[in-house]
Amino acid sequence: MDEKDTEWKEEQQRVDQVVKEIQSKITSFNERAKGLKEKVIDIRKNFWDDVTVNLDEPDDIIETQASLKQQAEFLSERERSHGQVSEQLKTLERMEDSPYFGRIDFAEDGESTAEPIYIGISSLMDEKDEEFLIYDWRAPISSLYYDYPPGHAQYQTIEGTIDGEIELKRQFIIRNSKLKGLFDTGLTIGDHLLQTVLGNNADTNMKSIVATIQREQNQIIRNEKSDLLIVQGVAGSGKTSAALQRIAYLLYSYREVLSSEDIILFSPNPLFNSYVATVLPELGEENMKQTTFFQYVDAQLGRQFTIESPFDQMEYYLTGKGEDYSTRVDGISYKASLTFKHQLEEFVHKLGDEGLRFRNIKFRGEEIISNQEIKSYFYSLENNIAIPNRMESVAKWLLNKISEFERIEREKDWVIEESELLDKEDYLNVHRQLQEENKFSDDTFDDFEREEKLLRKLVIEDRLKPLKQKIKRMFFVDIKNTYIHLLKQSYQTEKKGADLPKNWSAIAQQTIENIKDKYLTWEDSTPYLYFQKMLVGFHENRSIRHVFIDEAQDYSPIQFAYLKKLFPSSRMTLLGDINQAIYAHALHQETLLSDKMKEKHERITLTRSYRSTRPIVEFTKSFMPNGELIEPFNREGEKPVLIEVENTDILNEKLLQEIEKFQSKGHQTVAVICKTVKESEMVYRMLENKIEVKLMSQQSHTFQKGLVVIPAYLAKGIEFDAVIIYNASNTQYSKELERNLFYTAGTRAMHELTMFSLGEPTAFINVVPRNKFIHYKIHAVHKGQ
Ligand SMILES: Nc1ncnc2c1ncn2[C@@H]1O[C@H](COP(=O)(O)OP(=O)(O)OP(=O)(O)O)[C@@H](O)[C@H]1O
Repeated sequence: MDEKDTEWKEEQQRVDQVVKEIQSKITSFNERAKGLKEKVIDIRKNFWDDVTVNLDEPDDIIETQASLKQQAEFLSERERSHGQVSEQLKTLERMEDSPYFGRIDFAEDGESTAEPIYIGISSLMDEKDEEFLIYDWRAPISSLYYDYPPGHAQYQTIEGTIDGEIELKRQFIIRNSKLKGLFDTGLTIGDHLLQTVLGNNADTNMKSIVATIQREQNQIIRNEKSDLLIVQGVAGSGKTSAALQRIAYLLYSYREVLSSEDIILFSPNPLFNSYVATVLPELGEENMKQTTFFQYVDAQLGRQFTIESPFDQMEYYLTGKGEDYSTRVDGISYKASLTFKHQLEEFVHKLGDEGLRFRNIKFRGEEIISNQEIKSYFYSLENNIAIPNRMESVAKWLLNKISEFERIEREKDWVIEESELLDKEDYLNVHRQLQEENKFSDDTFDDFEREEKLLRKLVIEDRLKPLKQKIKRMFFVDIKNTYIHLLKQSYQTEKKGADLPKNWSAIAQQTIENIKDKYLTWEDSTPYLYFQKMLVGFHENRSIRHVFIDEAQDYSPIQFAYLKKLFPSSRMTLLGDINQAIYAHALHQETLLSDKMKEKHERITLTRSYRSTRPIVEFTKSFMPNGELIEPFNREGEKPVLIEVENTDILNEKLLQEIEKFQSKGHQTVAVICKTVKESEMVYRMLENKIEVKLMSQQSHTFQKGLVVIPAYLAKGIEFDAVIIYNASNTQYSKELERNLFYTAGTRAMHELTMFSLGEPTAFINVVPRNKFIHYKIHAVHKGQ
């Protein structure tokens, strides 16, 4: 038996021993879970038996409440414990399958022997709870595994830096409790394991990368000091993966003070939400909050306006035509800018003295407080008080006026008429109330009067409730007309040579028309929201401690400024890729990832691409500016293929053959990526009767294995075994942003990339060296070709 065999045998023996320990823990946890479950059922069943209920005297009521509260707390404490034990059980079951993935033998300075440290998804103690059989990958000592090759190394603990020597660094593949692979690694970690992991089929859910985190990714994951961390990473460099592992790391390191509820991830689309949903649960953590910026904006403004989605804006940008088109495109760019934000701020400043519009307050169709009255009150307040604070005072003043109004209105006839429409429940309440009071009265006439009084009070309170709520939500400020006023006024400013685009009056008029139609374009939504919040207050969210923004290149400066206002005390991690900026506002604006970002930040750059094979990366990087900085991970595969065809019939015929070829090769996720929804729908209709296929739209929330047709901008962040770009012709991809769109589409491919071109291929491909792809021209297709 050679040395390798002995090592293998010894490691398998250790795996067996650890798995045995895990199994015994699973048994005892199962018993605990069972015990807790029985206890929970028992408490629920006999909830009232253990509560002392006595409502005779006020003291008894208080005692009853206390007893109830105690019992409820007891129950929820048991439920919580049961939940925790069930979670731990799930982790243990995962560990039974694959207990760990790494080992380092580390000799601390001053120690003569090295201690083997085994690293897995969670820590495991031995039977006596004395020794670590496995260290959690997030434990301070585990950072050695990711950061250093064998040799001198150090890691940080709360007590300080620990120095020492890594004598061995080993990686394992363990499945079904059996050792399947064992590699001792030198300078670079993970090549063997990475090859294996990356060579697998793409999944419809993202996987965790804990076993093969690379050093530069680890810097993102374990970053402790930055309030604003910016990650510029090329396509497939593991930005999203690093973000999710970072969340898992934070939840582990700050588990006493941080929960998944305190973290929010802004993701590019709903499909992406489901794509990443399993990563944290797989690591034994709960998912963070997740939303898209559009969902957020729509929740804020959706009741007053129809909000255009960013995808519809993109579709417009890619397909729109005519005179209005260039006006709008200029508007998109300007409205994304900080210049526009300053313009809005300046205007709001002026509104402190004059110009605000208010709404009449109406009740049952009649005006009860006029907008002029509100305006006069607002401007009678000290103008050095911030506008939102003055609005608060106006709201209080209005509520007082409503109370006065309520007292008078109560006596009117309609009130008693409406009381007849009250629910039975309301009547019962009135009677109960009367009975309570009746203890002190035996005058029945008086009772009748008092009943009427109570009924009147009830009716008027009920009818005024929505109005009062609206006042509290400051609906009395006419934001819409104030905004329109701003836009109108700005034409005059234009004459004074303000910092506005040349065709501003056309842009502003287009905007006014939309707003009057209760429609907000995507580029107008955030500025409008920002403007609204400057008037009524931002209601900052201080409970969120960490904000993650994925695909950050797609956020405009004004959108980011808004998010900063919203989460003023949160730490932020922005991840994105300048080369994948595909929104029209990115044309003339700095993206969030720009070097010129003024705010204090730390920047980490990822240049290595892991998703695609080397030939695919070599191809896609060739047509990007600064593409030479993109390094492929060394995984071999077929060269990308460009198939130039003369007409749609040939294209469609050949497309089907290509799909079938990929499927017969065992590729489980194959995507036909189109430029727009329009094109996707057309391709889908052509395919649907011939092969099983799904169309992905902005409404899609999950995707399954198989064949999908998808517009490029919805495929962001996602990957497929094989990608077919439906029409990579020069008519489709020629503008600057279309380069990024084309790059985004191509970089979704893990193993194979085919591009069709109807006529002349995009000029972007012209610059790619001929040896980096295979080029066919097809004039006719014969079945079976
Ligand atoms: N260290 C790693 N070990 C194993 N797989 C990795 C590693 N880093 C990245 N990957 C894999 O590479 C692929 C791309 O990762 P990810 O989606 O996180 O990249 P990204 O930078 O967000 O990409 P994009 O910007 O193109 O959407 C995924 O399949 C991911 O699992």
